[in-house]
Amino acid sequence: MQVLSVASEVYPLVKTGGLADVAGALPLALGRHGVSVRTLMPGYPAVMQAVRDAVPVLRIEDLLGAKANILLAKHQGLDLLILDCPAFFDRPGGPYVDAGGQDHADNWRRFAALSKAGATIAQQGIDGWRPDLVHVHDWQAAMLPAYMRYAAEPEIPSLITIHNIAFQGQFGADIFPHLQLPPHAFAMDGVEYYGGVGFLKAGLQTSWAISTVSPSYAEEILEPEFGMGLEGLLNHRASSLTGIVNGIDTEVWNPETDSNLSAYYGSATLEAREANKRALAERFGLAEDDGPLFCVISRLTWQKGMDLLAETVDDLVALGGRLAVLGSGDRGLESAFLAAAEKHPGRVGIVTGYDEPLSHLMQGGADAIVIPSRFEPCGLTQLYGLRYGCVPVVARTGGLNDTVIDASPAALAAKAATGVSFGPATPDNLRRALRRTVRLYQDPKLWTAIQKQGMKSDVSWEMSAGLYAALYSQLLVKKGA
Ligand SMILES: Nc1ncnc2c1ncn2[C@@H]1O[C@H](COP(=O)(O)OP(=O)(O)O[C@H]2O[C@H](CO)[C@@H](O)[C@H](O)[C@H]2O)[C@@H](O)[C@H]1O
Repeated sequence: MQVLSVASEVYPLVKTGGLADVAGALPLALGRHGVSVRTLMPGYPAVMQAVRDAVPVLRIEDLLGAKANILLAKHQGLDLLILDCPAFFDRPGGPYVDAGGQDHADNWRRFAALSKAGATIAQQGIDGWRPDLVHVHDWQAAMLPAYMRYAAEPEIPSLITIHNIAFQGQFGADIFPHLQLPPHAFAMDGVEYYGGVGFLKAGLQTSWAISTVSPSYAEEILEPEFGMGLEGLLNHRASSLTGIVNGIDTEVWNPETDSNLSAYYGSATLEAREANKRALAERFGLAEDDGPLFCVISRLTWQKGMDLLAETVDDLVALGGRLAVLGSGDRGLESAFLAAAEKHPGRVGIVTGYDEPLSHLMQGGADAIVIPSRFEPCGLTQLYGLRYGCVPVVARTGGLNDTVIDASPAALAAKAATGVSFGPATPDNLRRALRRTVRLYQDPKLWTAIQKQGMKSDVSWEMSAGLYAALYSQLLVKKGA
């Protein structure tokens, strides 16, 4: 089976969050299930740098007003199709924001272009290669199924995966005439949404199937509290909606071989984590002691419940804990953690910004990772935590609920516990969870058992890639029917 995957970020080429991890790792895992994937992504400067030997295979004269080439490249096991379109992608800043951190004003055009190029490849093939099915990720690729629906050629089966419904790609009606879609596409069963153009809405409306990144989140988004306005449409399409939990790349994330660590270790050599813990404490300016070291690796946002953590820092310190925060995002939250670090010298440290190697060291050295999310489609940092013996302390929501087994008396007795969970996400519940975690930590035998049980969890892509392959097969059957 041949699949075209389309995403706006793909690890290791460009990453701002978990979408990149998934878009980079899933194709490799699918390969082991007999699915061959080519991934279409934008040719940002970092991507063009990394794939210098890429070969042009298709020229597009007018892609929403710009000239573009599709390049074929291989990178670290990934088969890539790069949308080389300098007018849209050759510019400073990140994939979505300019150097000053503001959204690019033409993001609608940039990602409609990605979707339109994808639809062309899906329906016409490229360089003798024809996909059987197309799998698009998040709002940036969500217009692809709509472009297929309104094109002259027959459409091929499509799956859209929601990684985060909070980002919907909602724009004014004034962009519609520039999208190169027929007028009747501006309708309730097309791309129109609340009088404007909704990219994610269009994808949810026109794709053959919808998935999200955990079974719990697939249920949650049917409710107004989590559906963020799209719950009506999702309920309407509920029979086409499924949840498949994310895996992780267990080669990139392997404490036995991870070169970002000061010391390698496995579940039989957990004592070697001490060297990583010392390196981590030093990096964050934390005092040495034998209390638990908590970490956070996160976008600093409301979604991630970072305000709840900022509110409970004093309690965490009073419990004898230390806290290392790696993150960036909301300026107010950055300031709150900077203030906490000033108030608790040697107990709280923050590194602002994005630092992939440091995130590995933190998983390899901290005792626990705190994830107090208000909603979490899947979450990856708890999976990295499980793999690294960094015990996840998580809010009971979405994928966090599906991947962490709370250290309840029953789970401890059954030797099944892998972390601590609490809910709903409130400061009081987080406080209680931190207290419970410290108590568990103070019983070394129990703590080690939880770490080891977590390290035994299957967080690989193996099972979930199989579920995606099965879903693809179902869609191909539907096409034949
Ligand atoms: N400052 C920093 N420095 C270095 N690394 C950092 C970092 N901040 C975050 N990261 C890394 O970025 C990734 C974030 O993963 P999350 O699962 O939290 O995804 P995110 O919320 O971005 O995406 C959405 O998509 C993913 C994928 O489906 C879902 O798991 C998730 O629930 C959903 O919100 C992890 O690899 C983490 O280590």
